[in-house]
Amino acid sequence: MTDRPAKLGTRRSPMATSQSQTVADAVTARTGTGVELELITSYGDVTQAQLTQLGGTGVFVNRLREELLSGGIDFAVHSLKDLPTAPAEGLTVAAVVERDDPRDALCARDGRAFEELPPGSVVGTGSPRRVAQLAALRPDLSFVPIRGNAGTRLGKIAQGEVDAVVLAYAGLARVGRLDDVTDVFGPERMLPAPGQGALAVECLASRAGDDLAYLTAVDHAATRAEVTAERSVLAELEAGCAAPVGAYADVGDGRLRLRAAVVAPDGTGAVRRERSVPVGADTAEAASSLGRELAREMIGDGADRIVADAARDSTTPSED
Ligand SMILES: NCc1[nH]cc(CCC(=O)O)c1CC(=O)O
Repeated sequence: MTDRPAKLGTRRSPMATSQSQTVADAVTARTGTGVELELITSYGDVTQAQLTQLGGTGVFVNRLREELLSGGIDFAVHSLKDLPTAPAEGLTVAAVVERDDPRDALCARDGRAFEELPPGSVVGTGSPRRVAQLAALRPDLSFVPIRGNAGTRLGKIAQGEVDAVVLAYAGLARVGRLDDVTDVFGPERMLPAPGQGALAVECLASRAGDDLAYLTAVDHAATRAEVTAERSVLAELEAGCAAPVGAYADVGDGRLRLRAAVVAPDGTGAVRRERSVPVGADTAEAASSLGRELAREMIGDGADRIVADAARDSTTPSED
């Protein structure tokens, strides 16, 4: 057992450093282990190129993973929704931290709620999932892709570039911008991205059962089951993190309930499903099976064609 503080790798953005510090404090409070943040600059953080040219949100994750594999850091904190569903060789998610509010939030000019946006309002988001579901609710709205951290995106409202932006409630909370929220979308209006609001603590698989076993102290079983079910939908659909796929699972009354939707980018077509299973000893397996079986049902109703069409037609930069 070393006495040096553990090195927690984090991207430099205000949201990433805030959420990483929260995890660092929880690890210290629960295990007594000192933790220091190591700021890692990812290619996605420094370039203005659109994400599609960069290869999607993997650019935010990959630099941290390189540091884990090289031994530069002991563990990393990622927004779980940015993690590819495919496992990373040599790495493991040692903990899924208790989930923050997973909903999407609207930040609009003049304090307006979504239904109060004037006809033809311009909404800033680069997420096909958000565009598809909001276009289904309000076909009159225009959507424009925007990049940058929450502060940059919110600034585009005051600059008159957009009338509103859509961001994750959890991200806004972590950077202290909840006062900008003018509406919040419950699952009946918009399903969040799989894993949205949850944080993943990743480390070398070889160390997770050894000197980093203490990371399990910040693992939250219910959140892990929820995001496992949600991400299994994405995996079975063979859809990337930026596909027009929403999924939300919640544990309650002894059951794991999963809702999922695949919505055409223009909001004109959708496949939606819901199913729940009892939560028992084999929760991880039950959660994964739940997601995969629901996705297979959706594929039978054409969900894979919507995903494939969206991937083929995606000309705008896409990140969720
Ligand atoms: N790809 C950007 C990203 N990755 C995770 C979050 C939100 C915070 C979270 O889900 O943990 C965001 C910003 C957003 O969607 O508004």
